[in-house]
Amino acid sequence: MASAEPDSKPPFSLESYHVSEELGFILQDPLVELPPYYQPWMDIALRVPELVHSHELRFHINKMPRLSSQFLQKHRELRLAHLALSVMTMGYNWQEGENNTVQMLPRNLAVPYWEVSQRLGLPPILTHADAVLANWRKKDPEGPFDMENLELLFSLPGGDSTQGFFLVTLLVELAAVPALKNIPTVINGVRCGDTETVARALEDISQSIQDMTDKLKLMHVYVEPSVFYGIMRIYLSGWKDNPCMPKGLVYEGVQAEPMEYSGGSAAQSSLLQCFDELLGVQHEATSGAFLSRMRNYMPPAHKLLIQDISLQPSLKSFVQQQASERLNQALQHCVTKLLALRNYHINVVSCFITVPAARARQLRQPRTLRNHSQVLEGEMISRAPIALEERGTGGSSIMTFLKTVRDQTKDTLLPETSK
Ligand code: HEM
Repeated sequence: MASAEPDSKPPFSLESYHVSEELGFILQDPLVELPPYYQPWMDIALRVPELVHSHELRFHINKMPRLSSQFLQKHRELRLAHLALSVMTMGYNWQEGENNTVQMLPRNLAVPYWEVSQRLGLPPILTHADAVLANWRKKDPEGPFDMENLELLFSLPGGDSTQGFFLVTLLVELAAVPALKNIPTVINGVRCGDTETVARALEDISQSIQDMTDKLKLMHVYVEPSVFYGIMRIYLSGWKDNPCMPKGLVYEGVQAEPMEYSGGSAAQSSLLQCFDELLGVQHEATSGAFLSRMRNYMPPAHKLLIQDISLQPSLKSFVQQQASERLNQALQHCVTKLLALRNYHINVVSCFITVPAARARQLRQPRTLRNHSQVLEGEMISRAPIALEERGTGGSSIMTFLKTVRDQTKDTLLPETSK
């Protein structure tokens, strides 16, 4: 409920939510090394693409020593350990494709992975918080935060396209930092009825969302759809709502029953969920439930930020009460930019999943004549898991879900412009 009355609460701030001024949700200066005791993990995790390629990863992990997680102390050590263990786990499970997954993660991996996950409040599977937010370093520490000067700490099969996929996503996160920083300005402005400040902050948020869309366009430059679809994507998949692992996965030494976890997806990014709560985008039951579930794959402080934004006075009601043309426009513009981002994202998903999936189906038909590059492309696409053709790595039925979320965003537009 909106109020123009001065508020006695302390101002809303991002301080307690592990959000940095410069990098937003991105982990600042991720560590690149663990204490020497953990070298056996690092030695394998750094070689996952190569060991998967030679079909030796499971062998190496099976004979890895069982290490205690107790010597990991600081947050950034735990994040690096979680990332290394996650990359190993994804490689271990998917090394032989969708038809030869494992039923059990061995205890020397599963037990410390579980412990580290518990301490971080993250699930024991590769998340966006691992693969994107904590998986980067600058080649030249003094250089810019851009594609040329960034590299991953750990990769998965798929070569340059895998690197491109994670780093472009990282740049989308970075482009959102001005938007994130303006969220408290909007909330505090609404609390004290400061129309001009709220309008200005919303204008900055619109610009930042536009910048996110511009960065998302880089996917087409740095990622090859057939490599993403045919080679890399399976390594992001999870063991929940996945027909090729209907029971989930046993984490040996943790619990006898299998556990189910969704795979890594930028649906686990906290950004759009923060914007939705701020702008009052309300999700339909099924897609809303999926998005809420994704919050359990975010660092707890980021999940809490989304919840706390949702508890603030309604921005939309405030705008409607103020009857300020500039404020009205600013909110409309913001929602329009978010809608455009979601529309563009649907195009990306179509290009990187729907089109290659249709091609894969076509390739299963009796042979048609193809030239050399079509044969190579076809070979890659044909390797893609059939179980994931209609599903996202997070397990959703992709297009229905994404279009519903997009349409709910459109419904947030104030009446005049939605016509
Ligand atoms: C090649 C690039 C990408 C592909 C193929 C892709 C694919 C998908 C898919 C299939 C989903 C459905 C949920 C699931 O089951 O995983 C999804 C959701 C989502 N993705 Fe992406 N994605 C890409 C890049 C990105 C990037 C860079 C971002 C920005 C951080 C992003 C943000 C989201 C969000 C926020 C959702 C949840 C739906 C929403 O709020 O609109 N995606 N994505």
